[in-house]
Amino acid sequence: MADRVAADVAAALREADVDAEVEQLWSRTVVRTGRPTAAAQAAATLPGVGFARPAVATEARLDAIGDAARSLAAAASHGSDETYAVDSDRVGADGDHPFSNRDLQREAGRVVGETTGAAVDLDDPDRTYRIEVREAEAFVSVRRFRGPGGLPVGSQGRVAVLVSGGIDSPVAMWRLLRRGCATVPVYVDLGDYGGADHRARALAAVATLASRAPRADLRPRVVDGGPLVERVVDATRDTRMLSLRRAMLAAADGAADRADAHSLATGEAIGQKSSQTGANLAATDAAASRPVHRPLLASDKADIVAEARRLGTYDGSTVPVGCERIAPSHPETNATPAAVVDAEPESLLEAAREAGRDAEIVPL
Ligand SMILES: Nc1ncnc2c1ncn2[C@@H]1O[C@H](COP(=O)(O)OP(=O)(O)OP(=O)(O)O)[C@@H](O)[C@H]1O
Repeated sequence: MADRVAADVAAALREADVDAEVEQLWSRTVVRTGRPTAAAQAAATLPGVGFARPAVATEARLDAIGDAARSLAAAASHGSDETYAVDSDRVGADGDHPFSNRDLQREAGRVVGETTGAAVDLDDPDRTYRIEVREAEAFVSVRRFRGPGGLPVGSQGRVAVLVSGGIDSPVAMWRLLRRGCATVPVYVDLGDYGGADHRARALAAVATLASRAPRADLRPRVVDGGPLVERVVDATRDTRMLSLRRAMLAAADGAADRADAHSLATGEAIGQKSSQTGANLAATDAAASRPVHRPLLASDKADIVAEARRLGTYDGSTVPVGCERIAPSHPETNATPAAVVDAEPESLLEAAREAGRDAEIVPL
């Protein structure tokens, strides 16, 4: 895991044009660079990174650490009523350091107080100076960029994710990336029922997320779904949306065969739409040979929208796409798999799987 994080950080820094050397030091990924803030900001976008701190590196001596704390405090431009605390951690063999954690905190605390005139507050400080001593070297920092946490991308295999031009599925894709899944985005082009804007939005959302997984192949797979939709619309009525969803899952299954993905995923949430009742979700799953994950299953729409905004995949405009024109006036909400299959055109799923295997791989 640590090696994957270090390699992802190195790749993200290359993409951000930040010159840097990346190494693994104890449990930390250490980046040596002349642009520590830019490096920390880039690293803090990546799954597997809990936080990133721009730090001053110095020798593990009390006076040198005090000097580093002084230069940081002088540059930190504290307000006069701001409070601070010092927190520290030491790793080394017995006798490596002729000072204790308490000595570190006392010395750095004194220096910061002298430099800024700010008061100490150990319970709820406005700023926390952090000192980490690792054998012969020490790192002193005061800023901390929060990362997404989770696991490095690729550590949990590949999942084919059905991504539309809507709000939900990019968030579902992100949640899987954050838990270490290299996602294979699958967009189903609905032909005459689809729209160029819808497709462009899906591809743009994937591109936004791809910057957070610089070593994974996140190129979208675009499935030619027009002929499938037409067959479904001709043959079905109440169960139409369910057959359409089954065809999409089968197409994702085909794309997953090609991309060697172990599972599928969608952006569905229970009860959000008529096609997403508990019974309907159960009825559609049978179309896939792989497990279907729904990372948003128990999320409220408002929370999903807030997450999409944070990720930069939210687009407030609604793109008129096929689903509204495809949907029947009385959609089924309590489907049984048998009733759906009965109404479905023959060999729909086989055709969808084939279309998924033949999906066009679009560059980002
Ligand atoms: N054209 C498409 N291509 C790929 N996947 C799709 C497409 N349309 C829908 N999906 C998948 O089916 C799920 C349900 O779609 P639907 O449009 O019913 O719901 P939604 O909650 O509005 O989702 P979204 O906001 O992701 O479009 C989506 O989250 C997505 O995973």
